[in-house]
Amino acid sequence: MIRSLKHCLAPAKLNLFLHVNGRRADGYHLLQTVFQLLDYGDSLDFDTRDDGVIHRVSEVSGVPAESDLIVRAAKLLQIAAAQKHGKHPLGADITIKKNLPMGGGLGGGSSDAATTLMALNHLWKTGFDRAELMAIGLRLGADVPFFIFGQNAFAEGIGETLQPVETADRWYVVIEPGVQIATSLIFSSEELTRTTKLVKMADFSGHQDYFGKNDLQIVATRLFPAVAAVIHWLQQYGDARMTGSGACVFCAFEREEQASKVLQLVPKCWKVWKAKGISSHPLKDLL
Ligand SMILES: C[C@@](CO)(OP(=O)(O)O)[C@H](O)COP(=O)(O)OP(=O)(O)OC[C@H]1O[C@@H](n2ccc(N)nc2=O)[C@H](O)[C@@H]1O
Ligand SMILES: Nc1ncnc2c1ncn2[C@@H]1O[C@H](COP(=O)(O)OP(=O)(O)O)[C@@H](O)[C@H]1O
Repeated sequence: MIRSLKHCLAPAKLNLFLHVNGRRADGYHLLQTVFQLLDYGDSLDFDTRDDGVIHRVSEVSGVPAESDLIVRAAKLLQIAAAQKHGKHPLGADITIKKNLPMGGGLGGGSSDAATTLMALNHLWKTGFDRAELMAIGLRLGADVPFFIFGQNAFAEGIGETLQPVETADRWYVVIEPGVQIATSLIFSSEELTRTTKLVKMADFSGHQDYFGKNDLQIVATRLFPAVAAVIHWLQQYGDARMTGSGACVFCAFEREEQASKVLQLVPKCWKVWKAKGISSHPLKDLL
């Protein structure tokens, strides 16, 4: 029996565009977005335990273990497995190397949760299929189902209605402005435009490099001048925009050398990295 899975990537995502089309009665917003997976992210190790305990081995600054999405994902899977099969005794030691900034709009916490659900479903042999695991993931956050879906996607609803989409091969420069943005702060703003007209997936596929906008960007840049400064700087080199509810800002390049050149020019006050877009999640075939 396999007891461990090591060096599992929890990839970052970018929102290549993000339109807010309305608001549901429960306050959640109706969106249209394209999610792009990157070859850069957090790294997680899983070792199963026989005593049912879920133990986060590493410290994550500012996130107590019981509220960590990794621990919450593992516990939710235990409960779902107990409902499906009767009592489920397995637990896990989970080690995480956090590379993604929190409140960065890169989906770090959601991706950690998705990787946890996929890895432990495999190790514990709990036997949930992709759709079942996505439904469990949605209880943890609107972005989690996308990572379990495992491929670049055109998303609607609150982000959980997904269709696979082909995206162009691109290298991305991602700059971290050094501020942490709470998603709920941006969505609750009075200034947020919630009336962008619906688009079709084919509209994106035709002109993807310059398609659409991020409706959350105006709100985030007003509240966080550091984000505005990064966008202003990176726009010298292309159509720089914010991902998700911020704070990170990205720009796409056709060739790696172009991205590397820009990387070297970025002012030292900002953390920056480059990543390649990937077409599928490295753990996709576990399901
Ligand atoms: C904006 C997006 C775009 O991909 O990503 P991030 O920038 O957070 O990574 C997502 O929609 C975020 O997904 P996620 O980060 O999982 O959000 P959740 O934890 O479910 O929700 C956080 C809060 O954001 C608001 N929220 C989230 C999603 C949505 N469609 N409408 C909302 O109004 C709600 O106020 C909710 O309480
Ligand atoms: N494993 C985790 N990694 C990151 N953040 C987590 C994790 N578990 C819980 N959180 C909480 O989720 C919040 C959002 O983090 P994250 O998903 O990285 O940002 P974003 O939604 O902007 O992409 C953090 O500020 C933190 O309080």
